[in-house]
Amino acid sequence: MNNLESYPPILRHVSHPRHHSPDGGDAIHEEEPDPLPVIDLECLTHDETKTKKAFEEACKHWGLFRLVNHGVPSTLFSQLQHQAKQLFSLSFESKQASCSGSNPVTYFWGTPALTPSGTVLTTAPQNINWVEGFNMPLPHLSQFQSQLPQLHSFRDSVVEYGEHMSRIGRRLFEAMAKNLDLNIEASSSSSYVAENSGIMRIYRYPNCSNSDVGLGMEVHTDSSVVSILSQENEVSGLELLKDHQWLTVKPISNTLIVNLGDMMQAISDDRYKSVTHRVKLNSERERISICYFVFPDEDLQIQSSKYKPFSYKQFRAKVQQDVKTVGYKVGLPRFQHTHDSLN
Ligand SMILES: O=C(O)CCC(=O)C(=O)O
Ligand SMILES: [Fe+2]
Repeated sequence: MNNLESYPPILRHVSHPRHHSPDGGDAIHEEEPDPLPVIDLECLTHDETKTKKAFEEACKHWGLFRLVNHGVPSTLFSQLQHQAKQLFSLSFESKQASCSGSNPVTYFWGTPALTPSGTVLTTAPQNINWVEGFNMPLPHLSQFQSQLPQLHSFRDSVVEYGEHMSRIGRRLFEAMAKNLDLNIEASSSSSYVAENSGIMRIYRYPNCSNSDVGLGMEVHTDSSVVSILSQENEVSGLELLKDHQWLTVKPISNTLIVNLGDMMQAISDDRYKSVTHRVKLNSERERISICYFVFPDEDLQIQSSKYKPFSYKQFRAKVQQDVKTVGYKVGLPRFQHTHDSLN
């Protein structure tokens, strides 16, 4: 099958048959210096002073860092990327059919804005995101059966990968809570990084040489506590906003990208930053990324001096309402004390 036919019809305007350029398209050259903070998870776990400091700086001033020494086997990354590629290369119709009905795994395209059950929230056509993806809520994943063998084997790898992700999410949150002196008891720390609400998303972005068509994913902040991303080697696309400038998050094999989300910004009383980011289309190569989102228990009250108390459930409902009515996510400003008029 032609690769173009594997894309949802609406995305076919920009997608082109994959062709390799010798330098990997918009890939960043190895010799270019990488400004992103790098955090070693083992050193962080052992409370090493230098790493603790670097971690605090990264959370405060970047809201995003590269994570190394994270314990995820490199074979698992390549297996996931390979299986994701195979899954996406199936026909649009079979992907759509495999995830219909009451299935916990949903297939979406054109927008990453979904309801909790995975239904696409309608957005104005000008807001199209040039992306297709699968939404996989981890707690229900092991019971998920699919007629598509590609989806089935991918599911098994995602379950294994998900265990690493929740371990990493927990460790990162513990380190942040410690740095922030949050005084969260061990028993309630699990409600800030609730395993039963972890979501995995895999995305495919078509390649497009015309930068006027728009973005793979619009400018946004994540609603999560933290998000942990693995991106395909050599194919760049993700950018973060730092000091009013867009910086490319260079893909480096076997490293993870962690970004802080809105929940963490609120929990930290705005001391930490939910980073603004976007995804640009690569001019030469389609791009696959795998993202794990850590959320709090949906009813946990987030208390802070900067915002009215709210639960993640209330936050999510507000975001969904805004996407439907205003056309975009307003996010944390909705809950600021000073923004009563917005509510
Ligand atoms: O695909 C990526 O690199 C980033 C995806 C993202 O920002 C998101 O899912 O919130
Ligand atoms: Fe994001």
